Amino acid sequence: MSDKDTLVIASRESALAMWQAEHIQARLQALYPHKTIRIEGMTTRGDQILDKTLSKIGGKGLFIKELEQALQEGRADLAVHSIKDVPMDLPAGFALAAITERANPLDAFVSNTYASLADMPPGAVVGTASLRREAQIRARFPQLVIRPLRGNVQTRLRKLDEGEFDAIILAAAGLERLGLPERIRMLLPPTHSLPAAGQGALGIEIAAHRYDMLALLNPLNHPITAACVEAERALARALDGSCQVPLAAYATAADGVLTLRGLVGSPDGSLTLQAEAEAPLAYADALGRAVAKKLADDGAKELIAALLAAS
Ligand SMILES: NCc1[nH]cc(CCC(=O)O)c1CC(=O)O
Repeated sequence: MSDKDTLVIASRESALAMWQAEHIQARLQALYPHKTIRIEGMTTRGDQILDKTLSKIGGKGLFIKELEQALQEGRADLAVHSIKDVPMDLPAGFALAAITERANPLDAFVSNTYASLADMPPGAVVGTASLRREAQIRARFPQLVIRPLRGNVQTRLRKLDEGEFDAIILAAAGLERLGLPERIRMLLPPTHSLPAAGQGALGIEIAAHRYDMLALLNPLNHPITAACVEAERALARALDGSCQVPLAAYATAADGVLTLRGLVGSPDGSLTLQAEAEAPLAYADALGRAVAKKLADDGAKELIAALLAAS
């Protein structure tokens, strides 16, 4: 049980999750110097099942359930997540209290041999377990071979270094947080690999009844990032964005206006649907639903239904 003078942060135990939890711990400590702030590391079901691709293990919820249990039982006050890994609909009784300022949102090309995807010869092997990345690479570079790659960031880099793959795709934010920016050979522009909803931002989850936490965590919320992520997640939610579907959503903000781009593809790269729209920051949720509607009207609903039926 935590008391008023102590805050407990629930986190997964991977190096990236721990970096993220420590980052939030440091920011909270600076805001509240008199509190004791502690991290409680825990292993999740998702961390244990390493032999299946993400789309086959039932999705994002598996990575946060144990953390939510700790919130519910009062063993922790807040949980820090890569918001990308958080399901679009939280289970009843939980809430997002803050979305932090986004770091690098882009995907990164990582290889010990090649400088870019365009550099790779036919038959060269790219590792990724993300259907979103796979679909976009296949659409542009059908001559490359995509093989599944799972595990935490260090494990994936080790598999690359051991020669299992000629290149892998990782989120730039993860590599930068782990102090490995030199592993990035090329940042993939959004036109080549549109990021996942929320990529590069952290979400702080609480038990919904903890109003005290809302006020305390509010200074960590970055309103512009929060609006971008809200639009991206509204798009993904409207299209039933589970890990079974190659789905990307990326919003940027300038002068109070959000621009949201969405993409749905077939995993084999044969079909890619894209849509884009703009709206004022205050209409993030409606913007997400509007871009989802455009994609749905262009055939995304049928594509997704077919993928879910086949999986
Ligand atoms: N799916 C795993 C995951 N969740 C968050 C990140 C990176 C950090 C982020 O996107 O915020 C990663 C690694 C990756 O996709 O390469």
